[in-house]
Amino acid sequence: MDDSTLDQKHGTANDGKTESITKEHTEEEVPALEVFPDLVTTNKQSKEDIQVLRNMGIPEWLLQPTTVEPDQSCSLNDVGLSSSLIQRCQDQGLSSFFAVQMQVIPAFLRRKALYDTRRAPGDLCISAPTGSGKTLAYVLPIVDILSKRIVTRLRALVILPTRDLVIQVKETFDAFVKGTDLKVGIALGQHSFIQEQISLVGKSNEKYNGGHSKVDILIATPGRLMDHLKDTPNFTLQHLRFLVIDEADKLLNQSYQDWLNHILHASQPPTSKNKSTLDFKTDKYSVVESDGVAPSFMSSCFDLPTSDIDLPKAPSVQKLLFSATLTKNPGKIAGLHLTDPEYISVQRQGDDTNQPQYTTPAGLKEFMMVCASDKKPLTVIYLLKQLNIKSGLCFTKSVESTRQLKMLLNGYGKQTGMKLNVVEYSSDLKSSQRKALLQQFKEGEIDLMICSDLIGRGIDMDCVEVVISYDVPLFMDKYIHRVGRTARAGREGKAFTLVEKQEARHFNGMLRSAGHYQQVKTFAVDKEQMKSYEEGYQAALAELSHDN
Ligand SMILES: Nc1ncnc2c1ncn2[C@@H]1O[C@H](COP(=O)(O)OP(=O)(O)OP(=O)(O)O)[C@@H](O)[C@H]1O
Repeated sequence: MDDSTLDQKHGTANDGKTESITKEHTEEEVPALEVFPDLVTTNKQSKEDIQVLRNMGIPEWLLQPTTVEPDQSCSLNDVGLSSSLIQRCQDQGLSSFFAVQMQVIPAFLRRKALYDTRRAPGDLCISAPTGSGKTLAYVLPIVDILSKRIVTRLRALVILPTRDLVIQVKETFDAFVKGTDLKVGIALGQHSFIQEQISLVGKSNEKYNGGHSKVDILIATPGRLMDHLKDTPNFTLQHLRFLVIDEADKLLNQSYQDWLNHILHASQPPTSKNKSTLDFKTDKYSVVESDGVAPSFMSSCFDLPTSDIDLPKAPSVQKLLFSATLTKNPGKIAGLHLTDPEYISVQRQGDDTNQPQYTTPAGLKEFMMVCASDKKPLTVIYLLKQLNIKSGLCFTKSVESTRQLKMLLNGYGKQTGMKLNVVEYSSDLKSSQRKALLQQFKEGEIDLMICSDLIGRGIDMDCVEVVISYDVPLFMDKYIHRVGRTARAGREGKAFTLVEKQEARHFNGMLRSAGHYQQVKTFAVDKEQMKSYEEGYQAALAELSHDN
């Protein structure tokens, strides 16, 4: 992509908003926002802001994060991982750890919780920019700690909001468990329920108090996990040591079947004693065999002489929350029942009062383009041609909007002889089709993938050079996650938001309230160039209306 075109012709990289926009929206005109920017913040705030947040009931530990600068890094040897895992990291091409990993991995290992069930491990909430490496910040310590286990039990559970993310995180775990005995499973409804049950607990009809597990680490969507908790015999969370909630703010907004309470409940010993009628199993010499009941569940399963056995008192599950836009909603945080939590935030430091609330990747350049509704497809054509986009993601608000744009762009390609591979990525596609599309996109075969917010979060593709928000995102967290599909892992990238005139006020107000207004430059269009694409566009439009 030709950067010089962007910077010279449009002169937008460093010179602030263009006149037409700033003039339109003075401070007085900024409308009230529909978002709660105070509750979804990642950066340092003024003393007054902090007092307001405190008054709103936000806990002190959330107001006082351990902060780390995004551009910090450290050597692979500096975080306390075992030498075999460091070797694995090197084999995977890592040469250093990013800021979030540098801070989180030692904190995680310090709270090593595999065998110490008498001390509350302490929970961690982590906020770090998109593409900053949050996944490895939990994958590596979990693999390191669990690789010392002897018996397979379900000890780590990772919850993610979409199937695509479950598959992506599974691939990351698979790459790092190589060389260990650890087994990684998924529950996402990709296969039949019975197949999934067999893969998680096997086929045994016998009921064990301690349950049974064929996997050490399970990555799941909340819905499918609930199904297993309800209907899979021997599926238990009693051995759980790590509960990771990735994309935490998104998940905590989903109350599907009250999934969070069910998980928390299933991982804690019941308070009312529900003694088992099962006897202990004995071997052929009549020696008692344990069926693997977790220590903290012992007294709720069996009548034990408690004076002889020192049972653990502290909760043993360590909760780990990750997001680029971590919620500070006191109600949501309270619902997690966190123990001795620590908040780690990767954020840029600076003058308190003028600090943006969101830290975006350093290599990301953000632009907005004001255009009329009927000129939006033409504007996308303009960007494709002017910037020679070879690997772009374009977010729309609806399936209809996606279809229409795809047909128009393909029609334009046909009319003008421009080679253009535009595809649609939506939840209507089968999972195998979506996987194939993502693969093609990663291999550089697709110029523009038009999609819904299904892949607006978490999806990691290093090839994305440009993100276009065809329809304006209404909420700041959605904006941050969309633009964060590019400029990942220290790369460069550009994000364009197409804004209709009547939407500009809301969009600017949203950016301003989030302290992000200065980062988004106005991208002025070269009108002559735009005109030159008009003929082909009109022909594509005519053909489309003729076909319909
Ligand atoms: N230490 C490292 N060295 C090089 N690349 C890394 C390192 N850590 C992570 N990466 C790469 O950075 C990319 C982004 O990582 P990841 O997907 O974990 O980001 P994230 O912080 O979870 O982003 P999002 O908030 O968008 O989900 C991945 O391709 C990952 O392989």
